[in-house]
Amino acid sequence: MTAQLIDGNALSKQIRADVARRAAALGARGVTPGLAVILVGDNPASQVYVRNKVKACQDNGLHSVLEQYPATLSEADLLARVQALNNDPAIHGILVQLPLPAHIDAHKVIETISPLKDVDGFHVASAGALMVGQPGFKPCTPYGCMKMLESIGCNPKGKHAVVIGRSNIVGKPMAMLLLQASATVTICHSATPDLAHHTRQADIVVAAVGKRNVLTADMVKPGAVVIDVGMNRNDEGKLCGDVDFDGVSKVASAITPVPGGVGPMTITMLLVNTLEAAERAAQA
Ligand SMILES: Nc1nc2c(c(=O)[nH]1)N[C@@H](CN(C=O)c1ccc(C(=O)N[C@@H](CCC(=O)O)C(=O)O)cc1)CN2
Ligand SMILES: [Mg+2]
Repeated sequence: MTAQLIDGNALSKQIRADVARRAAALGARGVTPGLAVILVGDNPASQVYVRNKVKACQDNGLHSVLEQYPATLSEADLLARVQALNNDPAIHGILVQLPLPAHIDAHKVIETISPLKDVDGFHVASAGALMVGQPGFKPCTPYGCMKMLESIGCNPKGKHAVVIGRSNIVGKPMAMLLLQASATVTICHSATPDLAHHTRQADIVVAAVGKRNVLTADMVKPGAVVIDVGMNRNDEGKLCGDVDFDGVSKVASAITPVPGGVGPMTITMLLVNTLEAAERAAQA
């Protein structure tokens, strides 16, 4: 059996076209959705991601502002910039690219972003809203994973979903979204004694650990849907996920590739959240 490929680039293209249509409709009412992206330091990967976010805005009719600061920026100065953007009516979404330099408390920075502009969905208020099913922004990566499931007609209701990883930005919100969609959810992590015991029972597996070959073919139930959130480098320096793609794609019914899977969807859902922030602001 060869699994169906869930193409994040193709799905992104469809969703971004819809974002562009809705942005144009808002524009006709005099509102251009605006995203502020803050990058502190010179992490090369972060530089690529923020550039891609700005370009995605440009390509789809969103206004964006990129603020780049040296790694020596003080926490107080960063907090002041976030506050200024909270008060800027042309900006509907604010994101601070992670990771931040060690001298800056990322929690403090995220908690300073207005929940109304928290398009990354990382604020405690956004996490709480997700937990209790209230309106709020969903973190982009797990939101994108849910869209990928939907794109292949995989409804989590009544299914057993296993999430590997318990980070605040992927594992935990992913589990909440699957639970909200009426899946039975198991969260596994580094202290789970027999990971394969859990993954073998799963109809849906989401791997979000950041370690190669966390999920191999022998750990997957035939026909399961596998979503790979990992981004790692193999021995040849090639980008790969957490899943042994070649092996698992012979067992699973559907699988996301790395690259070209969850990654592009993360940026796409950022556009969706920014557009929604602007739509809400226009209604208010
Ligand atoms: N403030 C935030 N910081 C970080 C987030 C985030 O959502 N908000 N997530 C990651 C980085 N990230 C976005 O910021 C991100 C990572 C990877 C991709 C992506 O498209 N990956 C490509 C491959 C890219 C490559 O070749 O290196 C893919 O998977 O196809 C998009 C966004 C941490 N920080
Ligand atoms: Mg984790």
